[in-house]
Amino acid sequence: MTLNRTPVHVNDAVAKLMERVTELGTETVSYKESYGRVLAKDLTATSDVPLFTKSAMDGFAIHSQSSQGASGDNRVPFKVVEEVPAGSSSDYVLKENEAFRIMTGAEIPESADTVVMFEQTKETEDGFTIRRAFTPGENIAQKGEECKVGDIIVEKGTVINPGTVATLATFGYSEVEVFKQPAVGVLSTGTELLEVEDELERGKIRNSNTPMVMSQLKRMGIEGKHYKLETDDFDTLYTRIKAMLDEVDVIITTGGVSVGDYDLLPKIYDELGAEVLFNKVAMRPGSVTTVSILNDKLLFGLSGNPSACYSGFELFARPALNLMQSAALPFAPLIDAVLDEDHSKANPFSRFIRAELFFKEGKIYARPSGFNKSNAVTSIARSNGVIVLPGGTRGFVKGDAVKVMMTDVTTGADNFGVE
Ligand SMILES: Nc1nc2c(c(=O)[nH]1)N[C@H]1C(S)=C(S)[C@@H](COP(=O)(O)OP(=O)(O)OC[C@H]3O[C@@H](n4cnc5c(N)ncnc54)[C@H](O)[C@@H]3O)O[C@H]1N2
Ligand code: MOO
Ligand SMILES: [Mg+2]
Repeated sequence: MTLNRTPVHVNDAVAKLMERVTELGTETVSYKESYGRVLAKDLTATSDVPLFTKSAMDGFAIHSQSSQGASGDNRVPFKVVEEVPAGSSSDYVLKENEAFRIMTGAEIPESADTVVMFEQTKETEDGFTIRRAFTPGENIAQKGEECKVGDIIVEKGTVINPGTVATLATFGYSEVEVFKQPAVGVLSTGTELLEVEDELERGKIRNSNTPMVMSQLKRMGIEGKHYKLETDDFDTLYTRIKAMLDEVDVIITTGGVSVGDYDLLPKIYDELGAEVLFNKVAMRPGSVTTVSILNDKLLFGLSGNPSACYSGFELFARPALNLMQSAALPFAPLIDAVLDEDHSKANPFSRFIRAELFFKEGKIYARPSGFNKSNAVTSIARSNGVIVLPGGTRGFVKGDAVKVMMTDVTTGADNFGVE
């Protein structure tokens, strides 16, 4: 195995990876299971919304003509002839100065054209009086004012959000066509690793990467497949990964990807005959992040160091998994923020710093969320974004403008955008 690797710019690495993503096709799911999935067809309105002209307030439906001339000194009386609660309607034809008692959401009978709110009336024995004239359409939601049958409401490629689910329900789509989600297997490697439940032993640490990556998948709406820890033994690891290739579309491993004696992933990719897309990225942390491909299946070799592992997932796995689902906006958005703390280190390579974003006086600020090294784990816990410092820059000082990757949001962007 060669120990010399050629670093590629993170943009080029991402581009190279995205080029090789295979989209997975579509399937039909219940609207109840659709949240977070990517819409495979434009969602079109099957009816007007509102479906019928309805009252927007609780009160009385009248014909506006009967209210003409009303004033504080000349209150106009109305007689209530019928009640129209939501869910019903009436074909009764109002005569002059007659009114329906009507509730929010009820269909406006054809002989009425405006609604007087309860608060705008004074009660009488058989009805009410009003003190001003009403114009047609007051307190009424018109049929089709929001959208018309056939309108495209949400476009193909959009991630289904709670509002999309409400829209599916509104139009009676009990099922919806979505893009298939990749089956993703997660495997951590390392003889030094213990399970979460285990007692600590000398020289050993608990495996935090598998649960972290499983949660990063979950944040994207993907239920990953958790594989049990493996020691750094070539045969067991090779056999395990070969078996995983039959079970999942994507394999995410953590650890064993650098140049150490027990870093076996490079040798495994070689033995499998996988094509290595890149194995060194000009970035910190996560420079050893390796992505390979075998029969259109992507193998993400994330670094074992937790912060590097985290960044490797967000930068590479996340957009690729989104694109496999044909998401129109697969990348995490980058926003402008004000750096809230000096960062004196120079940045020969692109630097990704787990950060706390906060909002003050209408501005977004970002500060590193703690100990900032590749092996850090606790700073990830306090982060809700990642500060992106371009390669070839000197230190930054408090108050400088920086870009921040919004890792915690579900809204996407159409490009990677890192300089
Ligand atoms: N001679 C060189 N050595 C190293 C280089 C290099 O370029 N030349 N790169 C360094 C960098 S940068 C990184 S990052 C690490 C990457 O190492 P690996 O991806 O091979 O990961 P491991 O060696 O397996 O582990 C590294 C570190 O992380 C801990 N770890 C591993 N798995 C987990 C886990 N599931 N949960 C928590 N912590 C984990 C492990 O104990 C090690 O401390 O290589 C440098 N070396
Ligand atoms: O890959 Mo290492 O995380 O650059 O420190
Ligand atoms: Mg190693």
